[in-house]
Amino acid sequence: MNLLKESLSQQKKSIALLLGFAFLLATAMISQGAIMATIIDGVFLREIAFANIFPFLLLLLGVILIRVYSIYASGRTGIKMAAQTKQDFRERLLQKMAGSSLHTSLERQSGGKVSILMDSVDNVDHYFSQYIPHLMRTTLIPVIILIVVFTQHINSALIMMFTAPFIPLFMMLVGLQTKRKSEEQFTQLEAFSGTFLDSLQGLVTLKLFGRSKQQQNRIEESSIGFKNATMDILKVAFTNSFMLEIVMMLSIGIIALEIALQLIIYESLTFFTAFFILLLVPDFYLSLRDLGTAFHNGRASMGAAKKVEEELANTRNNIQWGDKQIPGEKIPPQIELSHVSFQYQPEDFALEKISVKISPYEHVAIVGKSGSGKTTLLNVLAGLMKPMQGTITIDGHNLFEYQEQSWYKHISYITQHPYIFSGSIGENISIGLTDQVSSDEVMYAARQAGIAEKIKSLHDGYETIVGEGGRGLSGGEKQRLSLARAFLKKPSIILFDEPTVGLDLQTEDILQASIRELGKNATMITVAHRLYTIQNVDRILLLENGKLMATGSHEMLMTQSPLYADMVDAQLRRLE
Ligand SMILES: Nc1ncnc2c1ncn2[C@@H]1O[C@H](COP(=O)(O)OP(=O)(O)OP(=O)(O)O)[C@@H](O)[C@H]1O
Repeated sequence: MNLLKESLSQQKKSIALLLGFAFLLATAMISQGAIMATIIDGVFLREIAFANIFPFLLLLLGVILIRVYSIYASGRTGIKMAAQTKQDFRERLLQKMAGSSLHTSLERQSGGKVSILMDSVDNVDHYFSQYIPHLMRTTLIPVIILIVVFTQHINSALIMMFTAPFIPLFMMLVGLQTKRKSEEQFTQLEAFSGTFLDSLQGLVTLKLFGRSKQQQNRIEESSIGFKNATMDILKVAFTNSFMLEIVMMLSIGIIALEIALQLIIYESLTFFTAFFILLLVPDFYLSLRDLGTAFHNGRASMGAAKKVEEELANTRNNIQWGDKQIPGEKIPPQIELSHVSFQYQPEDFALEKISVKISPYEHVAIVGKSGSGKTTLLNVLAGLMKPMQGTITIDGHNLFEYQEQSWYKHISYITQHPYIFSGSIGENISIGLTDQVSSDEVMYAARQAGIAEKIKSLHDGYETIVGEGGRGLSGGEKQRLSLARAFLKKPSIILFDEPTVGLDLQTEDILQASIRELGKNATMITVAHRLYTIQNVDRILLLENGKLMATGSHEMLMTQSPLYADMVDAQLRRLE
């Protein structure tokens, strides 16, 4: 079932309400026509006194109010349905994105994904706020009006029956094009947003390489593509409205002519009947024409919904977590990797059959040349990417049998480029903690991470706004902020991806001292680039081309692994 139909089937109560309001509207329309015809007939032909007409005027006012209310209530119900659906789509998209494996979530441009989450979902609105309420009205109002006209004058009803199908016919012919064109439009918008955000993020690099002009041209081409797609849709929309308007005017004209002939020449109609029919006919065609316009918008929404559907359907590499809890929140569990293999793409780099046991409180370093798979292994260990083969067990159970939250409560992962959210420094340190933390605890964590002095020197201290749109932080400061998060969280497992970029010796000393402190009560797994920082770890895992070449202590590897000894020698020579 497609997404829109699925949402409709979940909102049966609202559909019933829409049908109810449509019925009320039809009744109000017919009553309004009958009362107006009675008043005009009474005043001009029968010359009834105003006092006798007055109750009809009051009745007319009441019916008009009911008519207005049913249109308002039907619109409101549609808007509520749209809001509910958009919320549901966004929740599902976010859940899907959060459940994706890290490498899958890095695929495609961020701008394109934002465009699906924002623009495509927003464009689903018209389907529920306009198309469905109009569809409900059109299923009732023209039918009821036609029945009433049949009871008054068969010829007029037959003309209405004959001309009415032209409106849905045009609607369908044009609507089929609209859906395809709207899908095209959203693809163009996705590409445009992607290129735009990509260029914005890489503005400095583009400037440094003198590529600003070329990128400007790319954005221009992309924006022209989007503009053309939008213009195509507008052309279809205008043609649609024009054709519907012509069919409607012609039909009303034919009926008016036929009624005039019957009334004046053949005198086979009373004034009341003729006027009553003339009042009902525009409502009949207007409701069909409105459905035509709403149908056009509805088809555009279907194009947008298809984009959302495609995004949701792409569940490749999604990670399914279980519902087990890891017992003992602050006690490190036993970690075991058994024949773990992972590959980003077929025929590409592969982590191959890694088997290793990591005991509680053990300090392990992963080393290897650049591109040997250290960060990949750490990401797989963190549960951010699911192994293609083999298992990771935590205290004897498969990692993915546990609840996601239960696992992430245990770990802190200090990546090479920690993400600093837009917000205050204090908020950034306490991020991810469900319990309230005091400012003293935040400050203590900052002191332990060696960043307290720096924060104090800032104008607004812990209230300083950092991250996107805020004050910038250096690479070392970001890592220390990330360490402060870990000190506050007190995890039982610490994953640390040492920075590859050279930090000054003082910053590096602060980081190392903090990491050592943090690791006193936890299992620690470090991706190490500076081999002199890991000589005291319990075990070193040496990776080469995604394979585990050797494991052991520093001394052991120095004697048993020529590859490791060469790497250490090369670094020592460089230091000297
Ligand atoms: N998202 C990705 N998609 C495809 N391939 C990737 C992706 N991320 C990394 N790789 C590839 O996987 C291989 C291992 O990368 P990884 O980052 O694990 O190496 P590393 O040992 O940590 O390197 P470094 O020491 O330079 O940080 C590399 O060849 C890299 O190009």
